Amino acid sequence: MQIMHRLTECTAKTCESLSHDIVTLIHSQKKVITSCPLPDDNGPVFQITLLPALSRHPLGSFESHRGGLWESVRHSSSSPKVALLGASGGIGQPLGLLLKQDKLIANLALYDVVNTPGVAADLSHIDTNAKVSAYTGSGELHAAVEGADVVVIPAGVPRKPGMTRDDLFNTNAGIVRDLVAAIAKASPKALIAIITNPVNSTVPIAYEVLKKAGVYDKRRVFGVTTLDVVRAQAFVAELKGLDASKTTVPVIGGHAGITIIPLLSQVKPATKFTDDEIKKLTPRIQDAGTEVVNAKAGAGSATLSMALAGARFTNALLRGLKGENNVQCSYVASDAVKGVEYFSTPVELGPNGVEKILGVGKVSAYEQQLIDAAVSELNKNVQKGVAFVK
Ligand SMILES: NC(=O)c1ccc[n+]([C@@H]2O[C@H](COP(=O)([O-])OP(=O)(O)OC[C@H]3O[C@@H](n4cnc5c(N)ncnc54)[C@H](O)[C@@H]3O)[C@@H](O)[C@H]2O)c1
Ligand SMILES: O=C(O)C[C@H](O)C(=O)O
Repeated sequence: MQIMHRLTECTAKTCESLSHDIVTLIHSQKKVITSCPLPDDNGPVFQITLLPALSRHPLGSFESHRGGLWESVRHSSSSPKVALLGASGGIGQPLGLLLKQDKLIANLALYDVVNTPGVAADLSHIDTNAKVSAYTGSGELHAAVEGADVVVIPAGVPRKPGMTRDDLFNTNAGIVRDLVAAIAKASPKALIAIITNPVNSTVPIAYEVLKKAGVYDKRRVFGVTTLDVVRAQAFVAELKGLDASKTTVPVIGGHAGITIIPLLSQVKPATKFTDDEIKKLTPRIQDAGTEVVNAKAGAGSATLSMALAGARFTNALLRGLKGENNVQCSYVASDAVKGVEYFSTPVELGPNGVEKILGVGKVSAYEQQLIDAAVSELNKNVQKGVAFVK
């Protein structure tokens, strides 16, 4: 049986990835199907060849329900699935709460090694449309991430006072490696947003795991640095008496100490800072995580502001998948700065994840010094992550 379906609302690029999603999903249901995009003058057309095994399946009736086909077999943009790994934790719980309220999410899969059923039962009583499901322990990890459009990872231990983020490496590197290995098998096309510290190293770890599994796509892995942006915007708005919700501050580099580089020269609305203000505000933004760790005095690190930042970034990824391209700062594989392979800059998000790396833009001499100082530190963090997987 052959079916031709025209998707006039999609770009050819989107449709290429849709076709892959269809193949993956049908295979996961143990049915046999092949699909290939067939370019055509009036828009992309897919030819889907159903082998006999599938013609007995309820989907076999889709010749007369072609619109329904896309609804029933594809997650992206029609019924997006987000998997949250580390869902019972300090970040995981409030992040789950915010994701449950995101209208773009149809399925919210909560995974952790403990306590997921309780968190899921609680969230499932909220009268929003996202369907919540719970998965506990490594035996249920595959099912949790299978078919996910976006996987968000806050699994792992947080800092205590006196620790650096790099001190978390020994515990968290293995957690991220194992979670990403499962994603590589169950949902290789998912966008992966990594919150787990040390982000400067866990992102390269994720890339290396995907490479090893043969499903590497540098557009699909993100270090979540949104909290640095959120903080910078809060602090600048407070200092200058601006409306925080309308203030934008790019923060580039990485997510630890001197690698966090707020670009105060690029604040919008355009804002002037004295040298003294810049020299106080920059380290305040760089050390804001430590400020929270110290204030929590052993009870962990930022969770509530991070949940907000994580939800904002997840929503941006989902909008991108729908074709609503938008710009966010994120730590990704990047050639934006010479001499280092991973760097956070504003990136354009779209149907494939990173559509375009927008680079650092015009920076001040002071900011250039910060960039130069960050490169060698970042390289150490990246090498440590790469060596861990190799
Ligand atoms: N990127 C950022 O801006 C940012 C901000 C804040 C915190 N963080 C980091 O996020 C991580 C989580 O912080 P938290 O405060 O939520 O910690 P937490 O200890 O409160 O929660 C972590 C959760 O991860 C779970 N977990 C542990 N191993 C797991 C595994 N193998 N699979 C699935 N889940 C697992 C734990 O059971 C726990 O529920 C830390 O590494 C922290 O440093 C990053
Ligand atoms: O500071 C931490 O350890 C957590 C996080 O990276 C943060 O910036 O708040």
